[in-house]
Amino acid sequence: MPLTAPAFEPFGVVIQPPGGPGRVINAGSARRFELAPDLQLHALDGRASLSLFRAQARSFPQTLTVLERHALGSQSFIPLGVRRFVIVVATAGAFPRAQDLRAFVTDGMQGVMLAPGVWHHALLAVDAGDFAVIERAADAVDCEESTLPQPVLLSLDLPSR
Ligand SMILES: NC(=O)N[C@@H](O)C(=O)O
Ligand code: NI
Repeated sequence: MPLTAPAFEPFGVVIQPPGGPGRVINAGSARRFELAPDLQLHALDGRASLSLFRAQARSFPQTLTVLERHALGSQSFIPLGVRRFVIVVATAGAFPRAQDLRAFVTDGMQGVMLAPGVWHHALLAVDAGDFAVIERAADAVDCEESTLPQPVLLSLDLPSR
C-alpha cells in the first residue's frame, strides 16, 4: 500500500516534506520543517550514527523469511535521489504473525523512521541506489533477527516509472 503518515503511525514516522509554511531561517533563504523531533538513539550509551546503504534493486515477488528489530533505537532510511523502497513492518512487541505484517511502498522521495522495537524486513529497494541510514550505534549490536514460521511472498504491483 502507498506510504502515508497516518497509516504508518503505529510503526514510526514518514520522512517527507510536511504541509504548511515551515519556519523561515537563514535570513529568509530557507524554510525549516521539523520531521522527527526525537530519534531516540542514546539509550544505554548509544550514539547517533549515519551510514550509507548502496542497495541493489530487489526482484519481486520477494520471499520474506526473516524479520528484525532494533529494540534500543530508531532506524531511519532516507533515499539519496529518487529511490523507491518497500518497508515491511509490524508493531513492536511479540514476534508478528504473517497477517500482522504491513508493507508500504514509498513514492521515491519519502523516507521512514522506524520506532525502536518495530519489527521490519531489511531494506527492500525497488530502485537501486543510495540511502542514508540514521540509527543507534553502540559497542553491542542491537539487531534481533527472527524467522517467520512460514515464508511470506511479497508481490508488488507498481506503475512503471
Ligand atoms: N543490517 C543492517 O544494517 N540493516 C538492517 O538493519 C535494515 O533494516 O536494513
Ligand atoms: Ni533494520
